[in-house]
Parts: sequence; structure tokens; C-alpha cells
Amino acid sequence: MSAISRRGALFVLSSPSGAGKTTLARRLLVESPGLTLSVSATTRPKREGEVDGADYHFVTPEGFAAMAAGGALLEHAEVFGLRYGTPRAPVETWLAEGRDVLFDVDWQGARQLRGSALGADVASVFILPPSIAELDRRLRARNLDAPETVARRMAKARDEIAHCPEYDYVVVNDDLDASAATLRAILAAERARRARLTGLDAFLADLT
Ligand SMILES: Nc1ncnc2c1ncn2[C@@H]1O[C@H](COP(=O)(O)OP(=O)(O)OP(=O)(O)O)[C@@H](O)[C@H]1O
Ligand SMILES: Nc1nc2c(ncn2[C@@H]2O[C@H](COP(=O)(O)O)[C@@H](O)[C@H]2O)c(=O)[nH]1
Repeated sequence: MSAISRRGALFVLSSPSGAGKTTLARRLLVESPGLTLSVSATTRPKREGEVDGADYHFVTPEGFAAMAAGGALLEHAEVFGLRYGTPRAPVETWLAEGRDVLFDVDWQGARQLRGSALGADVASVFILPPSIAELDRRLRARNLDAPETVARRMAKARDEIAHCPEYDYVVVNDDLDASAATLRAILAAERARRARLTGLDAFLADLT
């Protein structure tokens, strides 16, 4: 009997800063086996508690420019005046192994991934905050950024939200457990997409 296998999915999360995508991404990685996080490169300074290589690859502006120029990034963008990008090699390896890869990128990154050679396997989810006031509260309560950084991120929130219609799914992150459950359900459905399966025709032919 022929076997059905599946191409790996690129599971992309975006949101305005502070809506909760990093929190939800961490939950999903624990609760949905077989999902691997794409660790981005960035020129942003490390926040307290962040680990190089786990949260981000923290690189110099020169190092980032060399990666971008050498084609080592699958996508890259400037966000809040800093540079962020997705290292290409690990993603290509994981997808070739049939693993699903999780991306926490802004709308520019999501758009580039959709437009890439891997675009057919992208499933994108936009995480919305329940309100702008709650977004502001979360950014302050997170207590990781200076007040001027929080203000800059709030000023950009509406621009990011304006790109919500480009996404396949929208999740309003009010209750964290409910949002995590919705993301698990979306991932499960995406994994079963017929278009992602390989070997289906041979399997069906063997059945007859
Ligand atoms: N559903 C929720 N209810 C209440 N607080 C939440 C919820 N989801 C996330 N938070 C909190 O909101 C803050 C921002 O969350 P998080 O850092 O995950 O946001 P983010 O979208 O990844 O931001 P950034 O883009 O800046 O990385 C955190 O302190 C997190 O614990
Ligand atoms: N286009 C990309 N955007 C990225 C990437 N990694 C993170 N991000 C986005 O940047 C902002 C800010 O993140 P923070 O950790 O500094 O708060 C957020 O919207 C992320 O989604 C990337 O590789 N490419």
C-alpha cells in the first residue's frame, strides 16, 4: 500500500506588538508536537531574560547586512527602526524533513513568505488584541521596554492591524487558553489540508 505523507507547513503568526503572539507561540510549541520555531536574527538589543539563539540570534547591523546580502535570509524587514529576518537554511532543512515551522514575524515578513517559493505552504494567522486600551495595558505590564519604546509600538499598532485582511485566520486574543485552543485547531486543520498531502493519488489507486 502506498504511503501518504505531507509537506511541512509554514505557520505564520503576526500581531501588533504586545497582542500576545510570543506568549501564544510558546504555548503552541509545547502543546502541538512536531512544530519547530524559526528563530529570527535581529539587530535589536537583547531584553532582560532573552537568550541568544533561543529567542533571537542577536547580530550587529553589519552582520545582519551580510546575511541579507548573501541570501541567508528567507525574508527580512525593518521594524521599529531595527532589522529582523528569518534565517533560510534551518527552515529549508525542517521543511524538507516534513516538519512544520512556526514564524513570529511582522506583516512585511508574512507578505514576503507568502510571495516566496514556499508560499503555497504558508498558513497565516493574525492575532488581534481585544481593544487598543488592552494592548497598551499589556505592553506596559510586560515591563520590558522603556516608556518611549512602548509609545512607539503603540503608535505603529494601527498600521500593523491594517494588514489583518491579508491573513488566512484572525484570532482575538482575549482569553489566553481559548486563543491557544483556537491556534491548535487551526494548525490541526492546516495539517490535514489535501493540497499539502503527497502520495494521495497512489494511495487512492491502491485502494481500488
Ligand atoms: N490573553 C492574554 N490576556 C492577558 N495578558 C496577555 C494575554 N496574552 C498575552 N498577554 C501578556 O501580554 C504581554 C505581551 O505579550 P507578548 O510578549 O506575547 O506579545 P507579542 O505580541 O509577542 O509582542 P512583541 O511583538 O513585542 O514581541 C505579556 O506580558 C503577556 O503575558
Ligand atoms: N519580518 C520579520 N519580523 C520579525 C521577525 N522576528 C520578529 N519580527 C517582528 O518584529 C516585531 C518586534 O518584535 P520584538 O521581539 O522586538 O518585540 C514583532 O512584530 C515581531 O513579529 C522576523 O524574522 N522577520
